[in-house]
Amino acid sequence: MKHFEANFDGLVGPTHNYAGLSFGNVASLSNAAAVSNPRAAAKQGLQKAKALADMGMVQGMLAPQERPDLHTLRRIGFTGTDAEVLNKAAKQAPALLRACCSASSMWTANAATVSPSADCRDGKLHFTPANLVDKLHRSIEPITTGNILAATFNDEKHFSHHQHLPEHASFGDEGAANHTRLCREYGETGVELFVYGQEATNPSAPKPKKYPARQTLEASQAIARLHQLDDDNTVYISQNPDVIDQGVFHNDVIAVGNQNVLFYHEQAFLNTQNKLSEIKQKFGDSPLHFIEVPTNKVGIQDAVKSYLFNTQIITLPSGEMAIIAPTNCQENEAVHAYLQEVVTLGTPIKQVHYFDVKQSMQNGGGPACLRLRVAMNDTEVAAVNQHTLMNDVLFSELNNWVDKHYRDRLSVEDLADPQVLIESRTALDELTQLMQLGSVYQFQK
Ligand SMILES: NCCC[C@H](NC(=O)CCC(=O)O)C(=O)O
Repeated sequence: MKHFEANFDGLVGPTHNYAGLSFGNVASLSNAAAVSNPRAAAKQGLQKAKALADMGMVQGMLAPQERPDLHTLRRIGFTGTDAEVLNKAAKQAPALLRACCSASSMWTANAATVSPSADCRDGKLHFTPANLVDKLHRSIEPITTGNILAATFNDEKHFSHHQHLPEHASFGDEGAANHTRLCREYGETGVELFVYGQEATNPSAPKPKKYPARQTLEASQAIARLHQLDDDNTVYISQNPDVIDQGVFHNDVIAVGNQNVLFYHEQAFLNTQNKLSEIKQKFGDSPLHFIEVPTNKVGIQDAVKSYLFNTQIITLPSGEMAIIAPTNCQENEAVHAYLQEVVTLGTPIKQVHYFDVKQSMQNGGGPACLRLRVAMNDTEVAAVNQHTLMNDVLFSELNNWVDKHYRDRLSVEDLADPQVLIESRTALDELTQLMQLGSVYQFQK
């Protein structure tokens, strides 16, 4: 049996815009009200996904969500025709309308936490959609995310889909962005690392002062229980609250792991040495590479601006590892110098590839935010909805679809235009046919 780590990238939705919705996410706030280019955003994402497929990786796509979210607008009391609902919301509660129009589901690292079958007691691959309760615009994602995951990984024999955690701050859960898995071969049992920003039931535990900690320890523990993980293969790590206060709103802004490599900033965690020892002990005897980046080489501000750690570390079919980085890393002197050095350190990382994902970066989402990792064996890959897997045909179909339906200019004011709603629904309806997803959206039910 062969084993892979597949990446499922989020297709950028037709309403991609800059609304400044994410307090604590420096890029989102600083680009608030900028004009976006949904067509370019979607194409940048498709280019990256296709490039990885061309490198021999298993690559899939996850459909975006229905936005504007008329269902939520009606739920909070706006009535009338669709056009009237949009119009009233724009006048009476513009901030709520913006929240209901975000294309934030594109960052599929926040779609769910995924545990591969080798780690789970029942031998199934487990998915729990993230509840994303810390941000209104993201808290409306999990039900549709669950529908899309179930339509993509649509075989109960292999895939176990859980409901998202209870919608309360005690269970704040942001999905795979705060979760990493270390392993030898992808098919062997690994060590799952859960990184959290606060403990809901222990108010005296460290937590940030300025910005929110979006993930709780209690949420991470609940996921580990649901996924039937073994304590011997699970490590909980507290994020350093000081870096959350400097804009590290998810752990994947400061650390990333792949197989036997953990790449992280020296200030990423609390009790770093103890936690590294625990990882080593649980990982067992084979070689493990901890690549710690010191502050004197890359400061926190440079890491947050360039997204050095929001890179994907992938294992190529040759066995070598490559870093998939945003071009922003090339443009930052210290970070670029570090990436030139990292391939010489004698670790499995031998290559760096740069991709322009600026439309996403301006909202605080790098290459790693745009993908959900799913380690699978070949039987499981065969059980996936094959129309979601990237190849020449899907790439060209999706590019044509984007050209046909997406605008190349969208301002926050445009979101109230009923025409945007019509365009978005027409596009998504066609997409569900193209990817054979069935009826995953409210407007299709
Ligand atoms: N993993 C990256 C997630 C980025 C995402 N940004 C946003 O939602 C910004 C949307 C806006 O401001 O329009 C977030 O902060 O959760």
